[in-house]
Amino acid sequence: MSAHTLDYGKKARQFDTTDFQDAQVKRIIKKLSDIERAALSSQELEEYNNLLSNMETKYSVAEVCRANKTCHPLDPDLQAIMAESRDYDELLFAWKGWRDAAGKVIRQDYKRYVELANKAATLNGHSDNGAFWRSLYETPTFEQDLEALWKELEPLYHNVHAYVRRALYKKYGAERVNLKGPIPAHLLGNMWAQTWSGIMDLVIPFPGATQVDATPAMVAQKWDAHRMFKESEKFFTSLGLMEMPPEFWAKSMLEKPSDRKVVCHASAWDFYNRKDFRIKQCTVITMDDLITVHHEMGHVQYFLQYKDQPVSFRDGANPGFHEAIGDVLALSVSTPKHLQSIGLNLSCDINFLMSMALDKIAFLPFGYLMDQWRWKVFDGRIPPTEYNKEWWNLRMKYQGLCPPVVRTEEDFDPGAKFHIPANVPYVRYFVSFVIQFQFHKALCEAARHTGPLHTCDIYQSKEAGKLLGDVMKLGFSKPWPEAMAMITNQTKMSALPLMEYFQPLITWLEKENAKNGDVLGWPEYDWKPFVTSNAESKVDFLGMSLDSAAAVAGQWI
Ligand SMILES: CC(=O)N[C@@H](CC(=O)O)C(=O)NC[C@H](CC1(C(=O)N[C@@H](Cc2ccc(O)cc2)C(=O)O)CCCC1)C(=O)O
Ligand SMILES: [Zn+2]
Repeated sequence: MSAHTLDYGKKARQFDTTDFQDAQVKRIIKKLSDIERAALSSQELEEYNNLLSNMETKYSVAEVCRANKTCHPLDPDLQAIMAESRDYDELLFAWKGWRDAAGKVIRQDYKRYVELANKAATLNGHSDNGAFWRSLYETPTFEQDLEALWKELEPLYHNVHAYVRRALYKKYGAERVNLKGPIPAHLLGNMWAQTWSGIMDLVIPFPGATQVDATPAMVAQKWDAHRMFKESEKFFTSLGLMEMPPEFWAKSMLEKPSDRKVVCHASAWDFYNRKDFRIKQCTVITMDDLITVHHEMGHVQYFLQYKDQPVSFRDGANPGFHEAIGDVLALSVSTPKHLQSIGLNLSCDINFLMSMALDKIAFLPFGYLMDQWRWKVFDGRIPPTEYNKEWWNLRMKYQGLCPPVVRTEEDFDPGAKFHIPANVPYVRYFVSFVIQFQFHKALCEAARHTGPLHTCDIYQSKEAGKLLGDVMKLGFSKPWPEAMAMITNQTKMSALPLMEYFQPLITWLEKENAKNGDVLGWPEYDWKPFVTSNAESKVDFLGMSLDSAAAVAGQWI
């Protein structure tokens, strides 16, 4: 919140929106009147800002060290271990080490942050900070709508969960994976088990088919970060959308610098001067990061499209819209047909849909539970004494995961996920993962696509681009149901397009899971994986140089 906007905010608070007739003026007054943290006293505001910067700094400098003193940051080291290692104890080393280094250390800061965030929210007329966050959707039935969407999508998730659990059972054995229980949270190919494409090689339905991941082809063809961003820009302009301004290329940071520490978590920035827009990303040459490039470029395209709106309207129709734009284009880019057209060949249908499901379906329960936990923390249903217990209750209830080692209230596992210390709301991603398929279906119809939805590539469709561009130009100037209707001809969030997209895979999974006699869900919810007592020291041993390790091993054997 800039000082300039704050002045307007304070002025706006003097008015009551009923003082004005014009709907747009009312909307601007209402948006400006919530001055968020600026409502705190200067002393409490300083404390709040210090808490936020302390938590973000602790997160960004955290690293995990081995017995032989080599230390690993999250990006790219620990992320690579979580995606590539197939060693149960090495994965545990990274998983537990990260939670000790990044989560545990911010527990006290977080407790105080909650108190001040709630105080700011109440000073702005909300019952608590969670109520303020939900108010951005301007939807009285928001929580019920989300629960209804989850109930429709839960069966898809249970089918993917059961199939993946069987693959992990084959890999890690019955001591570590119970076919009727929750899955240990460190085996899913990602530090938070939020997307599972890291373990595609363990679950691929038809291993014989060609490549499922375009990464090797990108590396073989010597793609670099700039090429990845240029490819993305080409997709946007092929739809008749806007190219990046020179300032973007001059001022963005597209690769991790070698000379200084930066917050590597990718982000897109609007400087609200109609000229300066940037992305900061520690890009690596992988298919995963090509998707992230499109995600960030989607934010910048939205900034560009609404740059002529008044400042109060330079925002997404709702936060989920802003998250969906880039992913909608990535749904087209990811298709085997499109990747072949840019020289990166890809595989058959079920393999392709499986790789998409490992990102899109696996993510849904995580995207939903993150703010369920925070809403309950903000409204007091989860007291500080139960932060971690309730976190794992939600991780079990929605994701069917369990911690690989005992967790206590000495730990603070939610703090090990960027958005928690960074004070960034998360349900926007759950909304995005639902509505991006609604947008995809509508844009594919505009592009006159025929055939299954998952094979649609809207590349070069000016009609599709116009639909999307006209909605982005609105920014936050109209309530999001109106924006939704402009694209999809109806005003609600719906799970149906997502379910239509994945239908061929779900049919295949239901047959496969039935053939394996697999249980859907995790009825043996209190099962625990076997923990080797010396897991930590054994894994440290993994980090030592071989000769000293041999000496240590000699003592054990
Ligand atoms: C100034 C500012 O903050 N700008 C905002 C944008 C804005 O509000 O204008 C911004 O840049 N936010 C950063 C954030 C980064 C990412 C993220 O955090 N993703 C989630 C969830 C997810 C997971 C898989 C997926 O495919 C898509 C999303 C996670 O990684 O958990 C990491 C890479 C992808 C998106 C983002 O771009 O949303
Ligand atoms: Zn985003």
